[in-house]
Amino acid sequence: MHRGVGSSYKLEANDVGFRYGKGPWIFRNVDINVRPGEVVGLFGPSGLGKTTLARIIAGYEKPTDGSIKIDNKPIPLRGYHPVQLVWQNPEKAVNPRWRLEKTLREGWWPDDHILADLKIDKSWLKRWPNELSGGELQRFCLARALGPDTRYLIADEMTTMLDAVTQAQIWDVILKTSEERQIGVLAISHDLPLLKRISNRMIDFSELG
Ligand SMILES: Nc1ncnc2c1ncn2[C@@H]1O[C@H](COP(=O)(O)OP(=O)(O)OP(=O)(O)O)[C@@H](O)[C@H]1O
Repeated sequence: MHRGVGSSYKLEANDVGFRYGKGPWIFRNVDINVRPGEVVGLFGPSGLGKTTLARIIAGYEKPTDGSIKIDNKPIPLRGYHPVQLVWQNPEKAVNPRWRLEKTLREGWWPDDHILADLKIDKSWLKRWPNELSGGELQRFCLARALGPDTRYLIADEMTTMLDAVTQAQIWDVILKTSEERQIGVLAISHDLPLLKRISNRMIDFSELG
């Protein structure tokens, strides 16, 4: 089935607003959508709330206003979240007291080709998170995020701290996986040349809301 333009299959944030407690609104009236297999680049000045929006869409925060839907339905509160978020600091995304194998097993076991594509050496899985480099740990976090039930991936400055070669390798894997499995990707970055290279469409956060 083609899940293309005009189809009701999509991830959407509708009229979303957010404030921390009774603090000022970080943003209001934000609408954004990502279709299956589409790569959307999101950029904009620091501090406007891109990361906050990413956390809301991936279910880590509740929107103060508005809603997040997939295929026109709210995302179930329980079970595997179909929107997975990978952010800049992989060391904050894993339990430092668990060997990597245990962290992976908590979710799913990636097939060998994802590990191979991401150049993940299986022997790493016996190690502790602080025994991998930042780039290695980030590839591990990406493998974990690309579970079989993942339908959308949010990459929030995911490759910012990596060298150009590793960055390109990681994006090659994401673009290939997105196409093969029709995973929609929301890529958030200050690196406009990167976004232009990988995205089907780009959105300026300062023009939302
Ligand atoms: N826990 C918190 N309590 C109160 N305010 C917060 C909290 N976390 C973030 N903020 C504020 O929310 C605003 C949006 O932050 P956010 O990280 O979403 O912006 P951003 O657009 O992703 O910025 P950058 O491009 O620098 O990553 C900022 O003004 C930040 O100070």
